[in-house]
Amino acid sequence: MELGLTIRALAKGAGVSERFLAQLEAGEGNISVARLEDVGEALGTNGAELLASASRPKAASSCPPVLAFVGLRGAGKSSVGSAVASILGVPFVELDELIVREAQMTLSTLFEIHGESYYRSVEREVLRRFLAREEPAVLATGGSLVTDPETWGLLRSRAHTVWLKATPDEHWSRVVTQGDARPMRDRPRAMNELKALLTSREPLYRQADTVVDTSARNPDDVVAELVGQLKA
Ligand SMILES: Nc1ncnc2c1ncn2[C@@H]1O[C@H](COP(=O)(O)OP(=O)(O)O)[C@@H](O)[C@H]1O
Ligand SMILES: O=C(O)C1=C[C@@H](OP(=O)(O)O)[C@@H](O)[C@H](O)C1
Ligand SMILES: [Mg+2]
Repeated sequence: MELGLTIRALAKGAGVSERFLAQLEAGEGNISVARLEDVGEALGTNGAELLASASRPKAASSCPPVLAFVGLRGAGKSSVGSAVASILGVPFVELDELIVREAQMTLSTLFEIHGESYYRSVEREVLRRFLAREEPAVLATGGSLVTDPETWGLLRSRAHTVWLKATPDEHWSRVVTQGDARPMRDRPRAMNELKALLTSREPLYRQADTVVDTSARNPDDVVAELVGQLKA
């Protein structure tokens, strides 16, 4: 129920004290049937409906079981994602690994033989199946998922999406530190390409439910901030 009422306004409307409401909210107080009716009325409902909604599990759509990380290579989708999953006690899944399993070939072979459009169709189908299970998990997606409107729409409608944001320099240095030599092949052009990629994808990444700026931060801080936000 989202009426935007403050505790003070609700207390006034229901004729009870703010302290009493705070105790109730914390599960510490006991409420009489008459008082329940008063609080229900102040909330624009009634006592019976208030009781029913308190014991009803949250609608699946208001609390998606899958937390999905998006962002450019080096954002921290794999490292932050797996740490968050272990703290939350849910499985951690790499979407690219599901794609490799489904296609029965490595990603580079898949791109080489079948091209990007085939990758996109396998990605969409595997994601659809994964989300249909409706089981709690943390998912690290491929950096380019957001470029497919249907797949990105599907993910946003069924998961809580998190963009791990960083500067081009940080993406670059993190990937190089990881020992991925690819960006080094043609240095000046590669850096420009990375900047252009981030600029073109930023409006899409920005559509995520949560945006976490990872710039100049320690990955542990990012993990702690996210877990704190999710538990709040
Ligand atoms: N603030 C930060 N947030 C996330 N990762 C960071 C941060 N600072 C440094 N890193 C490092 O950057 C790398 C991110 O790589 P990874 O998790 O594989 O990214 P992705 O899966 O998005 O490509 C890791 O080695 C991580 O330790
Ligand atoms: O950014 C990209 O264009 C891609 C990033 C890769 O994922 P990571 O971001 O997990 O490396 C992978 O999905 C694919 O090779 C395309
Ligand atoms: Mg990764």
